[in-house]
Amino acid sequence: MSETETPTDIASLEPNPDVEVAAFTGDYPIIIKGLTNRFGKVAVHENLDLKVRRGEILGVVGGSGTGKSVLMRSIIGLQIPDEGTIEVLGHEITGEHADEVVGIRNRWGVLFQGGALFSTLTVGENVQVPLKQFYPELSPRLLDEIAIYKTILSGLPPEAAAKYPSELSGGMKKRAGLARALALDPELLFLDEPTAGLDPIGAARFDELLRELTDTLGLTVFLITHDLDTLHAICDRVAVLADGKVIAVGTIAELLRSDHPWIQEYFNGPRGRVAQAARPLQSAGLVPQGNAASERAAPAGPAAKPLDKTAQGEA
Ligand SMILES: Nc1ncnc2c1ncn2[C@@H]1O[C@H](COP(=O)(O)OP(=O)(O)OP(=O)(O)O)[C@@H](O)[C@H]1O
Repeated sequence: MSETETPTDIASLEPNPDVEVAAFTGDYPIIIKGLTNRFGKVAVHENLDLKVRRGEILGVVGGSGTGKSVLMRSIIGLQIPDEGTIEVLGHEITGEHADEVVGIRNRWGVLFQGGALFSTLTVGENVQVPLKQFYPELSPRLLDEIAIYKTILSGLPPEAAAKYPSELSGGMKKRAGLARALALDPELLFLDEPTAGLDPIGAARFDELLRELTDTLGLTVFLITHDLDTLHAICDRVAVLADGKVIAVGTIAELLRSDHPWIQEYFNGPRGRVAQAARPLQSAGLVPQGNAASERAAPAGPAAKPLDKTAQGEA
């Protein structure tokens, strides 16, 4: 398939002939084709396609149990799919080439739901775990310096590196988990509900940090979230999981043009409307800016490009 997109239109959406749509010409560090995952007789994913653009924050949404976490686990090699292919950073990591994942594991970082910090290690020691695993030759002094640097990068004070997870607030734990995910200077960052359980101010600050890190470090981010504010504030595009597939992917403006009932209920329901209404605050600089990359690539609003549906072109 050509790396230049030829989006597949949702049948119900009429493209605006007056708008010239700029095709995405970058590359895709994650390409999933025909993914099927079954647990017993139950198929969580069935013939799922998805392509993630380099440099974007892709929000991944869907009802509970639609397989968002299983999808993430499949991409990072923790879940062996029943069918389909997953290419990460140009490496096929599924099927007979499963060994490939070993060679690229140091090119991504993961923040699991809940942070998953080792409770018996300090924040700094947690950050050092992947460093020691992949670079055993690093001296203790250098390990300490890198751990403190990553701690600061994640918005924590340097002294937090000496603290144990039990001494941290929920928001600080998330940042500590982020520091560990960034330990190896990854190209890809996977986050599973990073703002869950944070108060709105803490969540907005985490969003802001994530957007800033993505732009300054050139990350590509796969972000599972239920947080509508996060989607509006920082996601370039959003992929919607339902019925075992990615049923749509696009900017929120593009998704809003879909007549799919779940998409309408999610983005146009009472909470969705509140999150949309907060957008003028972003323009005023009162809360983090988001969707910058996507707005550059494809203007939002009714004039936006047609929505990709099933990843025939790109999902
Ligand atoms: N190891 C497993 N064994 C059996 N079933 C599993 C396993 N892992 C996940 N599942 C099932 O797969 C489905 C999808 O789970 P997953 O955790 O990916 O959902 P999710 O979309 O992330 O949900 P939530 O938004 O509630 O976190 C669920 O029905 C879950 O019970």
